[in-house]
Amino acid sequence: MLGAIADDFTGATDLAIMLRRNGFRVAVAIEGNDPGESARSGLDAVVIALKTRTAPVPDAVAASRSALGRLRDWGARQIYVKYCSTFDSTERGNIGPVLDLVSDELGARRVVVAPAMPANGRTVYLGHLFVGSDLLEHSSMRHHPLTPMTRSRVAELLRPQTSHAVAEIHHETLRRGPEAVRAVIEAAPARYVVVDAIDDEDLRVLGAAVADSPVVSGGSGLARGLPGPGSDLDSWQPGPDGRRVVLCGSASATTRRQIDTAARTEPVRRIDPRSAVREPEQEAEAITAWLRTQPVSSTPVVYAAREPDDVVPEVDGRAVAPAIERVLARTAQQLVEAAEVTRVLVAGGETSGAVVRELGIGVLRIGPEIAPGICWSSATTNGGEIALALKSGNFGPDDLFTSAWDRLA
Ligand SMILES: Nc1ncnc2c1ncn2[C@@H]1O[C@H](COP(=O)(O)OP(=O)(O)O)[C@@H](O)[C@H]1O
Ligand SMILES: O=C(O)[C@@H](O)C(=O)COP(=O)(O)O
Repeated sequence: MLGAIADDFTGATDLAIMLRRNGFRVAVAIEGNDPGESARSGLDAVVIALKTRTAPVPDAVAASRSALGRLRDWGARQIYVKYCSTFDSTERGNIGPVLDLVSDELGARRVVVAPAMPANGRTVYLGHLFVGSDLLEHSSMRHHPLTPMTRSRVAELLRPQTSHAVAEIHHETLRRGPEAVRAVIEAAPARYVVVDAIDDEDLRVLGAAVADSPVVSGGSGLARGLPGPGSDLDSWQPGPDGRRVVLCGSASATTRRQIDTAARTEPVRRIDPRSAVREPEQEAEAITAWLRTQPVSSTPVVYAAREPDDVVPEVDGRAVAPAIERVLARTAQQLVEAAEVTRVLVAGGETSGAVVRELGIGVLRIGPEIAPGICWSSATTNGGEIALALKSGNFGPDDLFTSAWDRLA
């Protein structure tokens, strides 16, 4: 079995759908939950979803240590450390500290570092991470509220986070095939080896080169190159038909375009940051009441930022971000527990963590791909079965909020 530790929930489903595409039967276990022995016996991979990307370093390391222990108990023979394709982290971590932990525990002398996800425009060339045609430091990630990325060379981003050496393997080596890449990784004078990848062919070469490594790390793109067992995939059920809702805590440019596009045909409502901080429960009640008045056939969209200026860091000296997460999580819980909504699309990694926790979900069963890195999953909640899609802030086409549902038909 392949075992993976993902540092956020959208990242976990991003990796899971990539693995499923490659013929892995895969489920996502939320934090400390266990899919159960009989379910696990039918799986080729388990991804444990953690909410550690922006956690204090000791908390992220402790949660990852415990996840690693579970994966090993469940028989994982290879561990995949999944982080963001834009290497979201700070000078302190948490990518380096988690890699140090996992490689120390498994005695891994070399670990490949491969954030590239070409399907969504994240490529690595000569050690530099690009988002589309821009270096990472010139992309919108430069202004990320929690993990602003102001450098683009992956080795320079990782070095301050670890005491181990970091080397690079450039594109010319990849073009020489898996054997050459494996040999150069083995000979590298460093524990961590950042590898270029500009397209899926590079990822196939890299995947073949590291197929037997005890620890690999990257975005979900690396999984594109890992040969799956080609198992017969389980038939997936989306759960009972019902009303839909889109909950957006993401303030990213892509999500804001998706809100604009949906607003042309669907009802939309903004969360008031002041009410969210002062009276989160009341704000959730007000939004739930509004949602109940919308046409049953519509796809209401609740959002927190449609313009960059909508982002308000603090109200009354208190942080707005967790308050918005709370409002969206409570809104989801009220609608799902009353079985009024059975299809939920959440935009944003942190937001997805808050919503999934509030719904009491233990395991996500992976369903069809909606777009690169985004899929439907099904889950048992306190209110019954739902279909759930967790969307990374920067993923998906502009019409995602109206088109995603077609894959459930
Ligand atoms: N108007 C706003 N003011 C302040 N914080 C906001 C606002 N809108 C959203 N946020 C917060 O921004 C964060 C977005 O993070 P996340 O959900 O991971 O989205 P993404 O995947 O785009 O990074 C969340 O914590 C959310 O609560
Ligand atoms: O690798 C990726 O880009 C995604 O899987 C991911 O982790 C995105 O994070 P958020 O944008 O914070 O959802």
